[in-house]
Amino acid sequence: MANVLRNSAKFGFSGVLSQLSIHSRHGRECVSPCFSLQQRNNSTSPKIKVDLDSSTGVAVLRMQSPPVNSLSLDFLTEFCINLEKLEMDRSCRGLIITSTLSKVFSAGLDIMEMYGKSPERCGEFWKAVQEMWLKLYGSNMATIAAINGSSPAGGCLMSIGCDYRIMVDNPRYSIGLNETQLGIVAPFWFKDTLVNTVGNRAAELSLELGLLYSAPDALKIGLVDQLVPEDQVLSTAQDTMSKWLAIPDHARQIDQCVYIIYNTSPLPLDHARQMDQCVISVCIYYI
Ligand SMILES: CC/C=C\CC/C=C/CC(=O)SCCNC(=O)CCNC(=O)[C@H](O)C(C)(C)COP(=O)(O)OP(=O)(O)OC[C@H]1O[C@@H](n2cnc3c(N)ncnc32)[C@H](O)[C@@H]1OP(=O)(O)O
Repeated sequence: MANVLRNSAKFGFSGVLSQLSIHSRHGRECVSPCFSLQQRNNSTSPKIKVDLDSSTGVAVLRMQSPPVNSLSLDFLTEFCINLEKLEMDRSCRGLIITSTLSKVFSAGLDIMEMYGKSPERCGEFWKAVQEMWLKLYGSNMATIAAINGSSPAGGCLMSIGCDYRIMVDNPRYSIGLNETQLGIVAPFWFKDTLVNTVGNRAAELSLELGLLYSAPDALKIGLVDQLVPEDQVLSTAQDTMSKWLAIPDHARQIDQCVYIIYNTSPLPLDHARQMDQCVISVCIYYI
């Protein structure tokens, strides 16, 4: 029975993802042992450092792109490559995302990517933003954001793409989808992810007013799950992860799969993705 469940989790989950055209089909089940071994190496790329502890199965991904971990095309590409490697590594079951910078988790999309670029480049950039969310939200790993600084806009999206959020208890750090304050509008799938996290009314207020919440206020509306002192954010994330990993992967994944089917935005559907890309590319081009 356990095997049946486990297999239905593997194939059911990836089957659903493939139906939804999520491009990050992970297929842990077909990774060769040799490839898996190679992936156990920790990796450092210029903007991202990954440490995988193969005894716990938990990887810590540190964003290290000063000054503010802005999500440029290069950053997003590195991020997705690292996520894909971990996803393919059978020994990795949990992922913690954090920042090496003081005061900032991520400033969101790199504003320089949205200014004076060709339509082709804008399209490429937006595709990378979509990929980041699809890979994170559709991940087979348990994912925790250890938010050790401010996390506006795209930084907030990255956080709510994770299964659980722990934020440093500092009222000077803020988080939220503040796009309207910048005179732009959060795409529909940002909105859907926020609604899934904080509920309809809070999301509506939050998006229309472009609210940035201090850490304590973010906890009040459920935008983050827990606040901790600065020096405990990573250890708390590790402790919390061990609770998540105490749940059999197949059960958690089936549950997530059901959640995705009933609550996810239509972005994973190819036509919705293309439409979104078109609209945003044109918007960026005319900024
Ligand atoms: C048309 C498009 C339609 C739809 C797209 C909708 C989607 C949008 C999602 C987004 O993510 S848009 C980006 C929104 N991001 C923000 O609003 C964040 C703005 N930044 C901040 O609030 C702050 O910088 C901070 C709280 C993250 C950090 O504050 P602090 O530590 O005081 O640093 P500074 O403000 O002094 O910034 C240092 C340095 O970094 C540059 N920078 C800041 N944010 C970005 C960014 N998003 N992209 C690129 N660069 C950024 C800033 O200009 C400073 O550069 P200097 O050269 O002046 O040092």
